[in-house]
Amino acid sequence: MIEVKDIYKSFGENQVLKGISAEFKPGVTTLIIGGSGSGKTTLMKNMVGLHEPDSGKVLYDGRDFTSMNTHERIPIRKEIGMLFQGSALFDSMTVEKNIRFPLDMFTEQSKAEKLDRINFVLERVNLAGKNKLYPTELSGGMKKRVGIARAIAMNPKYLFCDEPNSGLDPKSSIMIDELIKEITEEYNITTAVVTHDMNSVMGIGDHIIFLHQGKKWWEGSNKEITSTDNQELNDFVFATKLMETLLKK
Ligand SMILES: Nc1ncnc2c1ncn2[C@@H]1O[C@H](COP(=O)(O)OP(=O)(O)OP(=O)(O)O)[C@@H](O)[C@H]1O
Repeated sequence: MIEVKDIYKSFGENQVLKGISAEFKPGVTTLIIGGSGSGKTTLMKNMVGLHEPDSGKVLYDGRDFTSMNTHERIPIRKEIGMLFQGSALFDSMTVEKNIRFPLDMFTEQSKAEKLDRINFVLERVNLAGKNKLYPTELSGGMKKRVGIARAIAMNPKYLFCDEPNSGLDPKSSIMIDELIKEITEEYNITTAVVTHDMNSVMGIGDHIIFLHQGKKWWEGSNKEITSTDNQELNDFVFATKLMETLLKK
């Protein structure tokens, strides 16, 4: 479990996170939603150490990550998989080399062991045999799947995904969502997903955290989200759906 405890974060005068507390449980995909600029990505960056909170703590299964120095954080970092916006694959490397990258960085595995792991994760994301292709030869959805394969290559306990559906058509989006949810449940991963996408919310939102004005404004499941009387959340859900409908026309 990841526990976020009373996190505050400002950039100059701009107070972005104003006392956020939340729990992220193993085997559950927790979605972080909210309007543009509400602090979703900032929260995630504070959780993984890409930003340091001004105050508050992040605990990984009871281990106080925030108080650790860079060296002390290494064991936890090895347990974290990340899927960034736009997949962030290295274009000059084949699919296989992209996935091997964290294994080279963080493990002492033999070449054969690494190849076994690469083939295993490629198969898991339905890309068996695509080892020698370059990212430029893949569709957007395939790139995301390679990104997921790389994120799970290290067998992570914690998985962070920032807008995993950005730039994908609806069908590919659903595939990526389902893959993230399946992997989370299969390997009991503690997964946090930042998303704008109401389809994702309805599809995989077992647990949803809604940020508004720097605070955790609402928390619940996708079943509860449709019947909430929280005005700001209703505005967000309605605006997103309306936008989608308008964009499709
Ligand atoms: N490194 C930074 N330096 C200064 N300001 C920042 C930095 N990162 C984020 N901000 C500010 O913090 C606020 C929240 O940004 P953040 O990216 O967390 O929002 P978000 O909810 O993820 O938005 P979006 O949905 O548009 O991606 C914004 O006002 C942004 O300008």
